[in-house]
Amino acid sequence: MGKQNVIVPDQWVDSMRASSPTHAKAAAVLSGSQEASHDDEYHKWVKQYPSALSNFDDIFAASKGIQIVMFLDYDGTLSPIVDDPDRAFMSDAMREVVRDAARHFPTAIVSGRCRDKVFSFVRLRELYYAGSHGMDIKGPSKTTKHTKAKRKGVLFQPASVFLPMIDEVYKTLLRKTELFPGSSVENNTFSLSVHYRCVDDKILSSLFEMVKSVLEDYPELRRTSGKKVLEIRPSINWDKGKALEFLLESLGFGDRTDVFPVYIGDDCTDEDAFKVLRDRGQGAGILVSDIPKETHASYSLREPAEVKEFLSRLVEWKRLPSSKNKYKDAMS
Ligand SMILES: O=P(O)(O)OC[C@H]1O[C@H](O[C@H]2O[C@H](CO)[C@@H](O)[C@H](O)[C@H]2O)[C@H](O)[C@@H](O)[C@@H]1O
Repeated sequence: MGKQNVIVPDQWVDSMRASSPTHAKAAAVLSGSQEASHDDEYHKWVKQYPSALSNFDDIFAASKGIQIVMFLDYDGTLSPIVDDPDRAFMSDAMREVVRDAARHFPTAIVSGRCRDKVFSFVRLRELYYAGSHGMDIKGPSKTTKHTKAKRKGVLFQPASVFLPMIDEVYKTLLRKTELFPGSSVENNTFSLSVHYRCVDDKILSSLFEMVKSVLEDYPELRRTSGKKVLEIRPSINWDKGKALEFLLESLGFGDRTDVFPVYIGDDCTDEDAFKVLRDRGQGAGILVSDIPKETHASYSLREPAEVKEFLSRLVEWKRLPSSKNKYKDAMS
């Protein structure tokens, strides 16, 4: 705790614009040749981060004899990105396939959202939930073959001491964002999101400048960025990667080599989890993106519809009788 924020507004604007898929796409459709060059770039990129669907067998060939554990981000992964954060619903078909996956593998949702909010979208009691970028972790409220009674309830809240501060900053930002049409502040309990998807480009710099000046009074908080959102959170050494490690530990797989964690996410904050998997040399990180991006993930999927297809293929593959599945015998 206590690292000073060093934030330069111009850099904010650049990084915010870079993290905006709509800007990237809009630029790419300006002309036919630009569109073609966007496709070329994507094809080059996807060779480096191959499709998790086209490489499905290869991914799971590497998981011989070990337990798969699923980690799923929410926005942009299970639900498409929409203008109104309160209406980022997942489809019933997606819910069904996540439910099926959780029957076979321990499954966790790891989100920047407040835990209750993401639960209200997903509505599956058999899952683990790590809300507020992993700072609020709770076990399943429904027992499955993967859960043990003692793992129910809240498991970990490393940022509780920051609650009054986060609430104070929320109230300040709520008041100050009124001057910026299209902006909104979302209270994610242990973190805040300042949304600017619907803010006119002309006033973006002043919005970022306003947030920066509010944060100057709170050196204990830091800013990260997502898709057209500024995220404000405690400067503690905790993120989605740490949450992934914590959950593996809780499930009894902390030091084990016979586990294959699969993490699927679309945003900058998911990179911490991809990096953990790379550093452990375990499992597969899958980035959801239809534009080239630097990432610690190993594979890619273009959009939530492909995530659904991937999950449903995983469930089907798990259900296949061993005789029809060349890798199945070796799997848990
Ligand atoms: O970790 P995640 O589950 O991906 O949450 C990250 C942020 O997601 C939400 O914002 C994003 O999705 C919205 C709905 O599609 C969209 O309007 C917004 O522009 C995106 O940034 C959520 O509202 C944030 O609080 C999360 O931090």
